[in-house]
Amino acid sequence: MPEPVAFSAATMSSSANLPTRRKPTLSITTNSPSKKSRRGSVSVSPLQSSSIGNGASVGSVHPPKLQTMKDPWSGTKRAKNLPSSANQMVPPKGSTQKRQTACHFDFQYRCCSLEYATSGGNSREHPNSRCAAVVGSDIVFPGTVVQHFELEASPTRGSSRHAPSPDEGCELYAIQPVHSLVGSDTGGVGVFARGHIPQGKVILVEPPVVILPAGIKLDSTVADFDGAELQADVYQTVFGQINHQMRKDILTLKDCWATSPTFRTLEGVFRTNSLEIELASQSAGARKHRALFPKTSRCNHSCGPNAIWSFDQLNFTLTLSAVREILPGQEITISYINPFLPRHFRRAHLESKWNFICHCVHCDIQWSFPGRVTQSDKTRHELSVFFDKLPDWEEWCFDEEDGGVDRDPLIEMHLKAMHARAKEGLEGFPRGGGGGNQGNHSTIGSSSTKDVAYMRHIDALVMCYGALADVQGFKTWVRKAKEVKAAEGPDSASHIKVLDMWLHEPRKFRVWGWKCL
Ligand SMILES: C[S@@+](CC[C@H](N)C(=O)[O-])C[C@H]1O[C@@H](n2cnc3c(N)ncnc32)[C@H](O)[C@@H]1O
Repeated sequence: MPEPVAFSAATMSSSANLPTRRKPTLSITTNSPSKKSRRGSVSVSPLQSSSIGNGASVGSVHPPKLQTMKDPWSGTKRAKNLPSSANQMVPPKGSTQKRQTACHFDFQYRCCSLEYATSGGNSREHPNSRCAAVVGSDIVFPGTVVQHFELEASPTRGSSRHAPSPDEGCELYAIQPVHSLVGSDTGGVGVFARGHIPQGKVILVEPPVVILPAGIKLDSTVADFDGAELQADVYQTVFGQINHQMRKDILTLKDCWATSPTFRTLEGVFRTNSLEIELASQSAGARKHRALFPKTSRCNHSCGPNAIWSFDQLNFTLTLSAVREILPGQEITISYINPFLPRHFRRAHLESKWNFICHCVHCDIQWSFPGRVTQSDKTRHELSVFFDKLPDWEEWCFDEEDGGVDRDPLIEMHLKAMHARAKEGLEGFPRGGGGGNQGNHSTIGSSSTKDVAYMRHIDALVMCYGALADVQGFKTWVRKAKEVKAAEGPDSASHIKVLDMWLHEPRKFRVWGWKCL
C-alpha cells in the first residue's frame, strides 16, 4: 500500500504526555453525607448517571471564603459576590431545594479556573486568557494551561481577554442581528462574512470561557462554605469567576427556553450555546465536557453549514473554518446536530433541544418539491457511509477491468459524491455519527480538520489520477489541494511545497502510473 498523500493531514494534537497540575480546594461530588463532609462542596445530580460510572467519591474540602445573602427570587442564600448581572437571571427550576442525590461517580468534578499562558500556534491571539471550569478530577491539561483551584469573585487578574460585543468582529466576520435565516426570524444575532472567505480558511480561533461536565445535570444544591450554609448554584458559582466584561457579553447570549429576554437562566444560556469537547483524562481516555465559546456561540444552525469547528486540546482553542467558499455578507453557519439524519429527525431534534423549527434551505423544501425530501434523506444517508463502502484503493489500482481515465469507476464515485455533498451542503462531514455538540446533544458540527470530507475526496482524486498517470487530471486536483491548503494559513507551507513539486514534476508523485503497470 502506498503511503498516504501528505497534504491531507493537518496538525496532530496528542495529549498523552501532558503534565498533571491538580491541587484541589473545592470539589464537586454527588455524595450527600453529613453536613460536615459537605463543607465546601457543591453537589450535582446526574442526568445520565449510568453513562458516568458507579464508584463512590468524596470531595476534598478547603472552602473558599464566600459571604452569603438572600437570593431575591428564591429567598435562599447565595454568594454575595455573584455578578450583578446574574441577579437578572432567574434560577433554574428546583434551585431552591436542597436536592442531594445518592448517586456516585467513580471520579470527582472540581471547580477551578484555567489560565492559558499560551504562545505560538493558534493561541497567539489569546495570551493569559482565563476560563472558569468544572472538570473531572482526572482531566490532564497541556503544559500551556495552568489550573487554579481558589475561587475568586469577578477576577480581573491575568484577564486580558476581550469579549466580543454584538457589532464587533474581525476582518473576516461580524456578529450582527439576523433578520431572516432563510425565511425564519431567529430574533437574535448571527455571524456574517465581512468579505470573501475561501474554502478551508480559518475564520476564528478562540479559547473557552466556561467548561462544565457533559452528561450530568448541574443542579443548584447545597454548598456549605465557611460554616455558613449556602444555597449556591453551580452555574452562578462558575459564571461568577469570569471577568466582568466577558460575563456581561456572555449574558447577552441566547437562552432558547427563555420566555423573555430578561427571563433567562445561566443554565439556559449555557445549554443553548455550549459545544461538546473532549478533554484527555488519566483514567478514561477522554471525558466529555461542554464549553462556552462566546463568538462561535453566535453561529446559527444550518443542515448544510458552511463552517465547521474543532477543538484542539493542546492549544486549548476552538478553530472555526470554512468548508466551502463563503461570499461577503453571507451568514456563517454550523450544524448543531448530525446533518446526515433524515430531515424529520433533524427538525425534531432541533425543536426539542433548541426550541426552533429549522427553515434552512436544506429543510425548507417539503411543500414545493415533496420528492426532494426523500431524495435528500437518501443522499445524506449514502454520503454518511460513503467512505466506509469505498473499494480498496490498492485493489482498484491492480484491477485491470476498468473504464479508462474518462470513465473510471472510482473517480466517478468521488466526483458524484462531491457533487452530492455540495448540493446537500455537507462538504465538511465525512460521515454521520453521534457525539455531542451543543449542550449535551449531538456533535457533528465539530469535525477534525484532517478528516474533512472535501479534502478526503481531493486526496483520493489526486491518488487516482496519479496512479493513472493522467497529467491533466492530476494537476487539476493538486492545484485544488494547493488552493485549500493556501487558505488554511501559514501552517500549511510545507504541504504547499510538496504540492508545488508534484505540479512541476508529476513523476515524483510516489504512486505515479501504478495502475498502468
Ligand atoms: C447558539 S444560539 C445561536 C445564536 C443566536 N441566534 C443568538 O442570537 O445569540 C442558538 C439559537 O439561535 C436560534 N437559531 C439558530 N439557528 C437557527 C435556525 N436555523 N433557524 C431559526 N433559529 C435558529 C435558535 O433560537 C437557537 O436556539
